[in-house]
Amino acid sequence: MKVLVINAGSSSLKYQLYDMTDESVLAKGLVERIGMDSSILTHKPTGKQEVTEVSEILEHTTAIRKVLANLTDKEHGVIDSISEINAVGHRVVHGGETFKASALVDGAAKSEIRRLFDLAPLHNPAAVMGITASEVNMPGVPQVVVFDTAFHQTMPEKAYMYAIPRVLYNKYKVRRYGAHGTSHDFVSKAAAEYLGRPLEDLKIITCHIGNGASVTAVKGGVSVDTSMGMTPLEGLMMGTRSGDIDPAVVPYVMNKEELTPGEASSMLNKHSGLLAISGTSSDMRDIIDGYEKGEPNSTLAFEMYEYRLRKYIGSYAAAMDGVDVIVFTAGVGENASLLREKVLSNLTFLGIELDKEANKVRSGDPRRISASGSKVEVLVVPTNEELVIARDTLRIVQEQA
Ligand SMILES: Nc1ncnc2c1ncn2[C@@H]1O[C@H](COP(=O)(O)OP(=O)(O)O)[C@@H](O)[C@H]1O
Ligand SMILES: CC(=O)OP(=O)(O)O
Ligand SMILES: [Mg+2]
Repeated sequence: MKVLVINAGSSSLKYQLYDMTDESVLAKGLVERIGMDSSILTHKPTGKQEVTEVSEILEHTTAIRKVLANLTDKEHGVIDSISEINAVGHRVVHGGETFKASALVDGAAKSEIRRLFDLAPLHNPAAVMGITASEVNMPGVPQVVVFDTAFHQTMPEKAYMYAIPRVLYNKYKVRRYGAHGTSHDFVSKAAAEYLGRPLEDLKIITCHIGNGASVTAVKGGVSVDTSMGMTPLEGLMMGTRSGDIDPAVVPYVMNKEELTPGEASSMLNKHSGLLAISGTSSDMRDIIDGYEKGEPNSTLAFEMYEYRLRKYIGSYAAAMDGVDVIVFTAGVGENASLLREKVLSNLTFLGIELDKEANKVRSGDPRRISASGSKVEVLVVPTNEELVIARDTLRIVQEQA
């Protein structure tokens, strides 16, 4: 059984082809800068030479076509024909209240995901493009959708309701949903396993810090609160997203600058965060570079990012009346040792002691970065959203058979 996993992000598309007989990855890759001047496709076939292709890829349909061409290529391909792909699993950010678990794609599922476009304008449209392109290129192959929001459906009402007129929830389902659930679920389980302790007994704070970023309070294995809200805009400061902001700022600026709702949304989602404060980049590598050189705008961006993340960790320790484990994951969380060091060295009131040397180690495996006397275990756990999606896809397709 071969499963192709597609993670269609706002301007990128990641893919992995799994052989599920042993969960081995046959090939993986990434299409970056979709819709920008020159897109980059990086294809990594296991055991073969990596290839990079620069071309103009304006939307996700073309991206998938190029991915399939690479997977079946005579030289750097890993399968002879597309027909070897038995199922496709898609990451979908927003499942609303409808999807509490992964689901098989059919007409009804697709139109429900479309109905949820407003709730995840940067992400759900890309997912539907991925699904449609897969249907066109791989007709008859079953497809499964795995939702970022599903894991957070356990949040209690007091965590997911906004203090605004209830009619808005009743009419439009305006509430908090969270995101990155597949990752928070995976790394919290992996952390318990690494520590050899029962998940049911643990209070874990998982920090998924990538381009999009969110923090989750996981108590006894379930999400009890998370920093993203109705859309992936709430919470932490991110690469290009503002995170938490006084809602009064929005109508004020819309009025002053004569912005449409779409323009206001674009300002907060695409032109804010690290990019806005640094004035140069949304990429944490560039921000750290600037910070280390003492460049003032990057320094402010880094300090705001760190401060806001630290405040969320503190508030989730309060939400759970304690914390046993803190987990860092995703692009920034797994790699930015300086950010981890700054966050953790300012959380000593929680009894956290950092092992500075362990924090500098680079590895693809879960690892402990807290010192032996630390009251809270701090781990770096590489996330693997794709593996979770492949497993769910296999299970759901087999249940149908
Ligand atoms: N070595 C590194 N140091 C600091 N940040 C890094 C490093 N490598 C990657 N990143 C950050 O990780 C981010 C991407 O994370 P990722 O989890 O892949 O995001 P997404 O899934 O949202 O595209 C990049 O924007 C970059 O800022
Ligand atoms: C939901 C979200 O923010 O996703 P990503 O981090 O992939 O942008
Ligand atoms: Mg991601």
